[in-house]
Amino acid sequence: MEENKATLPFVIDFNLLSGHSSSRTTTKRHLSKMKGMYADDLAFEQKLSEGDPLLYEFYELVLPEKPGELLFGTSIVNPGKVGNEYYMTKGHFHTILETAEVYYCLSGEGILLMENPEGDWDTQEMKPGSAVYVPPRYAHRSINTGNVPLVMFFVFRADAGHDYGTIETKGYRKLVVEQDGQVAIIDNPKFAW
Ligand SMILES: O=P(O)(O)OC[C@H]1O[C@H](O)[C@H](O)[C@@H](O)[C@@H]1O
Ligand SMILES: [Fe+2]
Repeated sequence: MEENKATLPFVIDFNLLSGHSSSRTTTKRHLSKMKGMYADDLAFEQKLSEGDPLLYEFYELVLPEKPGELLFGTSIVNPGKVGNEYYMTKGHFHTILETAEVYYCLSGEGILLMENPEGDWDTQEMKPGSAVYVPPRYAHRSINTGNVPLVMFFVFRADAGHDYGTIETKGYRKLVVEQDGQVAIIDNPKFAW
């Protein structure tokens, strides 16, 4: 897209249940793209040796990444676990740290895990109809705790950018796992303080 060309109005469809759009293709993240992100490395390698399942996919619209524009789309996290840890997105800080984001759950169930560099963290439950506000400074990760795909619509400032490095090297302070058949939030033994 040319720098100084005004963005024109447009419409795009997203299916309420599947999250898919008939006119675009998704970016896909398979298990092999998540090396080191799950706490249980053995379970990770075991699962990978059996195949390379699709953990999640999302629509990224091509829009000018500049102030005033918004980026939006859907993300679809499949159900499943690596060891006892639920399938999840990598998660990221925004490169412009002071940039918020809104997630609206269309279908499925899950948790939005958030934490800021100061060490404050939070989890919010996602179920159809939940709109979660991710405040500025908070890294965010979507986790599917159910048996069907977790589908969410998101929107954020187009110039925010994605900072994956911090999460890839330090991890999150908390993990969302299944414990005795229940969803539990526990300390991440791998977190690099
Ligand atoms: O970027 P990831 O953490 O892998 O998650 C995938 C995608 O999920 C979200 O819904 C975000 O809002 C997107 O900006 C993001 O790229
Ligand atoms: Fe984001």
